[in-house]
Amino acid sequence: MISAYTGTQVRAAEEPLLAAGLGDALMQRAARGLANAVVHELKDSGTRLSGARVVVLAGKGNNGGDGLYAAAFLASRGMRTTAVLTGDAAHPAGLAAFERAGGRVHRLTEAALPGLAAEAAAADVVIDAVLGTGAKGGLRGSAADLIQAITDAHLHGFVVACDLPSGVDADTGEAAAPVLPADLTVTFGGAKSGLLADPGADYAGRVLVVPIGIEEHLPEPALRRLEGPDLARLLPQPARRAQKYSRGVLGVVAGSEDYPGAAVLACRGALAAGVGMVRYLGPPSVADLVRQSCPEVVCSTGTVAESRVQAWLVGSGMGPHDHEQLTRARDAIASDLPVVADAGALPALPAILAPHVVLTPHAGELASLFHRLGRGENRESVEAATLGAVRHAADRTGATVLLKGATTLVAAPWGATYSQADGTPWLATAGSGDVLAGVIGALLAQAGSDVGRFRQLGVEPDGRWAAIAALGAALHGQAGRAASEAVSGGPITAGRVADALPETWGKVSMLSNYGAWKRNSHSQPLR
Ligand SMILES: NC(=O)C1=CN([C@@H]2O[C@H](COP(=O)(O)OP(=O)(O)OC[C@H]3O[C@@H](n4cnc5c(N)ncnc54)[C@H](O)[C@@H]3O)[C@@H](O)[C@H]2O)[C@@H](O)CC1
Ligand SMILES: [K+]
Repeated sequence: MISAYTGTQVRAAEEPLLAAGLGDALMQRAARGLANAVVHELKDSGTRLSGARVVVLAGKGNNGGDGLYAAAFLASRGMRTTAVLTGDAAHPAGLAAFERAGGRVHRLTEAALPGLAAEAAAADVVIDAVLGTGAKGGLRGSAADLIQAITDAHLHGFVVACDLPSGVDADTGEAAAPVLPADLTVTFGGAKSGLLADPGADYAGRVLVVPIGIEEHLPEPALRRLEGPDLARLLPQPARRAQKYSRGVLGVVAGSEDYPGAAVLACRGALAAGVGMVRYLGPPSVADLVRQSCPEVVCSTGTVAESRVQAWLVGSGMGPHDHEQLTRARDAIASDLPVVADAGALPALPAILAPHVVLTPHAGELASLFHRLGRGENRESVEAATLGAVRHAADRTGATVLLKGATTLVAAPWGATYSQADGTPWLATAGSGDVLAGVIGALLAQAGSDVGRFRQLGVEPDGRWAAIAALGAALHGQAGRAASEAVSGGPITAGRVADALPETWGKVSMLSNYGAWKRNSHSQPLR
């Protein structure tokens, strides 16, 4: 699991070490980690280290100090290093070390700006060390002009952000333009939550965490990302004596005369994600299509109350005039069973929900939800502050909220937040969200009642819904990537994503000894 923290949390974890007089040691560790990362990148790109051109953009705070110390290490390895001091001052010890190592120093002035921007654009590496966790707002004045000029130029080399790209909010990932997009962000002590949420993640590039010795002082993370072994441990596995009902039955209320395909794709996603059985409720014409495409699905035109299931999926491919389907959706949400509420169900929600209701809006749908709650938002404002938006939506509705995007965020009301970025941009295709809803519905049906299992994994009962939704987002993303890789990185359809799910599941579960043990002891005959 990747744990991410706010800037405030990381600074608080540094406090005991600063009080013990270890501030300089922390900075040296951070700078060495940054310099090592630059050396790796240069080697990977086939650039000779000796004579490589490095430009560090150094602000006046400790972030600039990290950058100057790192550039001093690089200068001592024979690189041609230039520091551009963007503020009216610079970290004194860092600057002295840089000068001792033979680095050239320029102060940023209006007159020097075009030349310095050109030098940065021509460099093999640009290190962005203008602002770190101590920043208040974005870049201003000539520092902003310089970053804008470099961003607009055709860069010869690559950009490494020191701790975080300057102008990105360490806590929220909100970006105050201009921000220089980094190829790599080397971040210290722990990932910053703003690097794992859009738009910050857009600017961060790859993220490398350098330990600096504060880790034992870090609190509960502000944001988590599930990785392979976590996913494997969370994946439900059938018991030896399982039967289809005990495996979990998912009720699907989706599709309409206008969008019948959404019902098919939701069912295909669910069937491919290990559920014991899918019951479909909806109009006869849609049910016919579901039967033809997925003969495994049991279809009826009945009511929610008549259907025995362990979880519901409602809303995919439903419009505001599908009254019968909307009645079923409301009944499912009013039941005490876990529900994934997607697309057309979102406008029909009661104001107050519970954590076992998982909402799956994209940014536009979340903006509409906020509108109904009396909060003026639009798609752009949600996209500019995804982490704040998803948390606010969860706290305000009481539901678990999954905000779909290049980075998918999941927030439990007043609880944990997850960030998953497992997919590929090819997943932005019609029907992909229906498959995702099917996957999450299937996981809710299989794992929703297994409170003990989540406790063992350190997840509190009310938080398990968010963990399940994050697991679903990760599986869906990885299946999308696998489907694209199967066509040499080419485009995919939603159906292909569903088709890739079982193998993705199998590969993920192989990552866990727990999974292997379960298979050996329960699913295979003893020899
Ligand atoms: N505290 C520590 O011991 C450590 C800190 N580290 C580094 O220190 C950074 C935090 O350092 P600081 O607290 O000095 O903060 P920053 O380096 O982010 O910069 C704060 C300085 O910039 C000014 N400033 C704030 N917002 C500005 C804006 N929008 N435009 C222009 N100037 C602005 C402030 O007046 C202050 O002087 C971390 O990101 C990390 O890189 C690391 O060296 C590890 C150890
Ligand atoms: K920075």
